[in-house]
Order: sequence, then structure tokens, then C-alpha cells
Amino acid sequence: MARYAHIKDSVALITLTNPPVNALSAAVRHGITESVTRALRDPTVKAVVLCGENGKFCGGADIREFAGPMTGPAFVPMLDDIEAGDKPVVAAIEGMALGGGLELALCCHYRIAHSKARLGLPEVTLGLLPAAGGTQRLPRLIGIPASLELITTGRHISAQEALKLGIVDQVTDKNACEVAVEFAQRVMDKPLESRRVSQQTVQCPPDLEALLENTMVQVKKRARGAIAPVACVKAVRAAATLPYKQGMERERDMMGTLFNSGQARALQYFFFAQRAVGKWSLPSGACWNNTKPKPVHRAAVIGLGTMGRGITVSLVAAGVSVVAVEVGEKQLQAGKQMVMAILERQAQKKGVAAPLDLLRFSNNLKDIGGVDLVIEAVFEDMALKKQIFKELSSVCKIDTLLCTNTSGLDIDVLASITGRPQQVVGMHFFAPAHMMKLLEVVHGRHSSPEAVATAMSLGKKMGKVSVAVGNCPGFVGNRMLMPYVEQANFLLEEGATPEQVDQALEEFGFAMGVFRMSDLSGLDVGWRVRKEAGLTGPSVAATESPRKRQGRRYGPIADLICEQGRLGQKTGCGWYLYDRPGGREAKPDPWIRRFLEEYRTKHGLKARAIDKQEILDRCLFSLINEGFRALEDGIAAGPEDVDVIYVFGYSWPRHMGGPMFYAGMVGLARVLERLEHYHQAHPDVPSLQPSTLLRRLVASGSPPVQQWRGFIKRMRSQL
Ligand SMILES: CCCCCCCC/C=C\C/C=C/C(=O)SCCNC(=O)CCNC(=O)[C@H](O)C(C)(C)COP(=O)(O)OP(=O)(O)OC[C@H]1O[C@@H](n2cnc3c(N)ncnc32)[C@H](O)[C@@H]1OP(=O)(O)O
Repeated sequence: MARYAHIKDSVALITLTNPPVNALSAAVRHGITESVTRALRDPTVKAVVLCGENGKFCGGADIREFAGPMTGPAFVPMLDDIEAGDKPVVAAIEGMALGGGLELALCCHYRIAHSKARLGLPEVTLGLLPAAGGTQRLPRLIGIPASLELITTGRHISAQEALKLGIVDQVTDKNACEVAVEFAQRVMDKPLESRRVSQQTVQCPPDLEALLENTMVQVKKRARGAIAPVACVKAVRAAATLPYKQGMERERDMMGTLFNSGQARALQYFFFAQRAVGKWSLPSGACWNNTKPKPVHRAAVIGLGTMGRGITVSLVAAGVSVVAVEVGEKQLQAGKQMVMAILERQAQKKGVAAPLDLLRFSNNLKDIGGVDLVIEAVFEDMALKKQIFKELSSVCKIDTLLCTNTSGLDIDVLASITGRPQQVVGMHFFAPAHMMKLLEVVHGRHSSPEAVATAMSLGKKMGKVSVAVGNCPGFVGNRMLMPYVEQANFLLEEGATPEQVDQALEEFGFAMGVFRMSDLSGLDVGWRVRKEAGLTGPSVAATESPRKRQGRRYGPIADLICEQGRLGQKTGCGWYLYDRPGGREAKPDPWIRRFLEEYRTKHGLKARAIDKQEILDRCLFSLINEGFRALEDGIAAGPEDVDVIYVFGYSWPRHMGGPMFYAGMVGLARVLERLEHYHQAHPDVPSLQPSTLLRRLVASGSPPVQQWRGFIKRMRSQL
């Protein structure tokens, strides 16, 4: 919808009204078309101002409408008509002008932005390109290099940057709509020819070809198989090399392909998934909109290893005052130096002073008595954590929230050590914690809704995407990782090499394959977990078969590698070889090849050729199967939660939507058939046995992922 008002001195004001972000739904486009026609026809109107209700110009096309048939006025003719009109149209940009919203502003003859407004063409993040003339008008307005950067990244920019680039004509701290009306009165009699962006010629740099080629190389490298960024480069090339009309035809053709692609569906699903996880709920019925978080002004972090340092940085950067505790003097000093260096680097980038006054270091737990919340981030050792939680419950004030950064240990055990189990939750950050966006907030059996709400809200304040999950070994992310890693290890036993497995996974779109990733995080992390779980180490009886544990197939290769002191990048070798300890460049290691051959010979295993499809099917479908189990158990509240965890925490390619969305895309029946096939071939691997939820979904005709939550609810209520 759009409101029309004829206001003082010959100016018509058209206000977009479609809360919450005035997206360009069919009704809004209809309203704009009608209002603009009315203004152009009315001889008493000499200029038009376009603005958005509630201080928001426009958040772009209505993404919800992409899933259905396109109705209402088409974007391109609507915008072309505004630009071609004989009365000046001024866009008053408050809040945001994004995607189709910015394209709407670009067809106006003038643009005034409020100083706090954000502008951008984020279509690429939705698997699309700016197809309402954005790829053809923006290059004409600001040139090729800047357009390439903005359109291929989808980055939002400030009004100040937009002014510098020449996207807007003026930035104001006042009411942008009022300023635009005054502006319109001043320009109502000026000629419009030079203000029609589509009529301008593109200023091309002399090295155009090299620029386009280099950008394409970089974009393909970053895209990990996503097709929209590549189409964006091609569309800008068309703007640089073709007349406007032909450029528009190229834009339309490429949009046609992208619009109907699985990647666009995945990315648009993911847009809403990210927002869905903020609307958490607990099995008790407590949820995001009926539970108030407690304010957290002062926090403590226990342990200044890699995780503790990153958490401390994130808290301080979010404006929370922190006492960071580390008992060993040497570790305390090393941690202190690192935390301060990161904070100073971050502040330097922003051109502000580092908030070091919020930071205190101590080697004594007694110094944290007054804090609102504690995050324990020591080694993954239950005995040590228990001891710390015991001390915490005696030194902290009665209402302090006690959180643990464990990546998979039992929250309920830790809660039971304290006299306040309702105030214990998991806050599972991902390394490096000051950079990774994901936070799993783990609710234990006794965690109060208020404790969960507080951890979720603190995560948001720290800039994290927080997902509430239930308590079980590995929670959601690491629980699903176990069968994935297990399959990768079995593939090595059967004849694959680490580089072959990694290549298949990286071609799929993961930032790193399973073995490169495990070299980066340190092979000892998983080794410790396996020891703790009694799968390896002194607790295993000497009589036990090395390739069997508790009646199931077990792959001891990773343990044997660790026993050789090969712990990954930090020791200069793991699954790969590095030029030095701490080196980053992974090279295939002949030692590993020899080791695998000897291992197979020793265990009577015959190496066979394994193709990429088998690698992907076994690694991905076993992980997905565990995702179904986590949904079935209620550990994950919905498929969106699993998908957000995997994209933000484990580099699952976003244009594949996340593991659960991907299962739907591949076809649940195919996932089930492959799992049955592999389970038959490996009956001693329980993680390949298809989950009940997967079977039931297939039996019900494989409903779309958006309907699974309701399906699971009904399934549970029938039990
Ligand atoms: C065969 C070919 C056919 C082709 C035909 C198509 C032609 C298309 C022509 C032109 C191309 C134009 C494409 C586009 O414009 S795509 C959309 C581009 N815009 C965006 O990507 C912006 C998306 N939104 C955001 O980034 C943010 O929401 C925000 C910055 C606007 C606001 O952020 P914040 O304040 O943090 O609020 P939320 O993110 O929580 O959002 C609030 C609420 O609003 C919903 N929402 C936001 N944007 C949209 C939108 N564009 N469409 C629909 N809904 C939107 C969001 O989902 C939240 O909803 P809630 O969870 O229910 O509260």
C-alpha cells in the first residue's frame, strides 16, 4: 500500500506503508503505480516526494512473495515510468533503502538520506541479482569498481559512504522527509535530463577488462559454488559494455535463471531461518516473548586459553565489563596480552579508543563475587569443570548466572554441583569466539527460562546468532559431527585418502574438508573426548578388538595418529604436513599414505576405489540422519535451528540452506534409500540406520522443511 497526500506548495507525498520494513509487496507496487500516475496527471503537482512509513524507506522486494506466483505491477516498468516522468521525484531515505528499495530510489531524480540510514543491494545474499535495473543504474551512477563491490557482496553501507560514492545527493540529521519536501520545492522547475540515471553513460576505467576478470576470479573463490555472485559480475559487465536496453535484457535473463534456482530457494529459506531461531521456545512452553532476560553489566570469564580470550574480547566489545580469571601467572599474562592486542586492533579499525577500562585480570576466583554472569571456559575436562562450578557457587552472589562453554559435556552434571541448578546454562561458543557468529545456548533439565533468555539476549548483544538447544553429548552441532567424522575415518580404512575426502567436501562447498578442519582445531580435542567417552586410552580392555567398541565398528586411525604426536597444524603435522608448527598450508603427507597402507594390511582390509558421490552420501547423510534424531529427541527445536548451527558454526555452504534444507532438496526418499543401502553394507554402524523421523516424513509424502516443526509436534503428541 502507499498513502497519497497533496501537501503544501505543489508537492505530492507518497508514503510506502507495509510494516515492518515497507517491503515492495504486490499491494505496495500497486499503490506506488497509482499514486505516481495521479501525481503526474495532476497539473497542480509540480514535484513528488517518496518516503516510507515509520522512518523506514524500504527493505526491498517482499521476500515472502518469491515463493508464490508473481502478481501485481512488474518492478521494471514501474521504476522506468517514475524515472521517465516529467516531474522531479525525490526519495527521502530514512532507516533503510535495500534491494528493490534502493532500486526504487535510484529511479528517482534525487535522493536525500538520513544520517543513520543504511543502503545496499543485498540480493546476492538471497541468491538473486538486483533485477529492477540495479545492476544497470548503479554503475552509471557510481562507476564500475564501486558497483562491482557493492553488488557482488550485498554489503550495507552508511548514508555517509553513500554520499561519498555519489549514490545520494544529501545527508541530513533532520527529518529526511521534511528536508526532501523543501528540496523538491527548490528543484521543481529544473530540467530532468541529467537526473535520469539510466540515460547516463557509464564511466569505465581504462583497465576494465582486467578489473572484471580479477573480480570474477575473486568472486568465484569466495562463492564456494554459489552462482548469484558470478551472475552479478556478468550483469555489471553488461552495464559496462552494452547500451542500457540490452544491459536490462541481460539482467532480466540472468534473474530468470537465478530466481528459479535451488540456491535462491535455499538462501531465502535461510534468511527466514536466521530470524526463526531468535524466537526460541523450551519444552516447558516458556519462550522468547514470555520471558524477560536479566541485564548483564558485569561478567567473569574463567580460563584464558583460546576460547576464554575470544569470549572476553566479545563481551568487552559488547560493552560488558569483564573480570578474566586465569590461575597460572604465565597463562594469565599471555592471555592478557592477546586480549588487549585484539581489542586494540579492533578499535583501531573502527577509529575509536579500545574499551580497556572495562577489563580486569585476576588469578583469584574470589575477585568475581559481584558479577551478574560467569562463563567458564577451561579445558574440556569434567573433573576440572566440576571443581570450578563448586567454587563458583560459593564465591558468586546468589543470583549470578553460571554458564559453561563446554562443547559437549553434560550441563546437568555441572548444575548438580551448584546449589542453584536453575541458574546454570551452556554457552557454547565456537573458535575463535570473537570472530565466529554462532552460539549454542544449552538448556539443562533445571535451567530456568530466565537463565536461557539472559544467555540468548547476551549472545545477541555480543553479535552472535544464538540458538537454544537441549542437553545431550555434543548438543546439536558436535553431536551431528560425530557420525560425519566417523564416516570420514571409515572411508580412510576402506581406501580413501584425507585429501580425496576433503576435496569432495570442499567441492560441495564446505570452507574446509573434515581432515583439514580437524588439523586446524587440533586432533587432541577429539582424542580427549574419545578418551573421556571410554573409546580409547587406558580404560579400554587390552582384549578388546581395536576396530570394535561396544559391539559397533570403531575406527582407531585418528587415535593412532595422535599417539604419534601428530596433533595438526600446531605440531606441523596431522592428517597433512605443514612447513612448520603453526603453519597453515596443508600438503599431502607421504607418511600418512604409508601409514594407511600398513594399517589396512595389518587389519586385512583391501583398499578399493571410492568415488566422490559415496564420500558425500556417507558423510553428509549420516550427519543429516543425526540431525533428524536431534529433532526427534527435541534437542533441536526445528530444522531451522540445525541449519543455522551448521552454516554459522561448521561452514556448511549457505547456498545449500543447511543440512536439513539440503535433505529436502535432495529428496527425503533418496536420503532414506541411501542410508538403508549403506546401513545394509555396514550393519555394525548404528549412525547409518535411518531415524524414525526420516522414515515417517517419507511415509507422509516428504512435506517441505517449513512444515516439519508441526509434523514433529504432532508425532510427539501421538507418542
Ligand atoms: C522469472 C523472473 C521473475 C523475477 C521477478 C522478481 C523481480 C524482482 C525485482 C527486483 C529485485 C529486488 C529484489 C529484492 O529487493 S530482494 C530483497 C532485498 N532486501 C533485503 O535483502 C533486505 C532484507 N532485510 C534485512 O536485511 C533486514 O530485515 C533489515 C535490515 C531490513 C531490518 O533488520 P532488523 O531491524 O534487524 O529486522 P529483522 O531482520 O528482524 O526484520 C524484521 C521483520 O521484517 C521481515 N523482513 C525484512 N525484510 C523483508 C523483506 N524484504 N521482505 C519480507 N519480509 C522482510 C523479517 O523477516 C522480519 O520478520 P519477522 O521475523 O516476522 O518479524
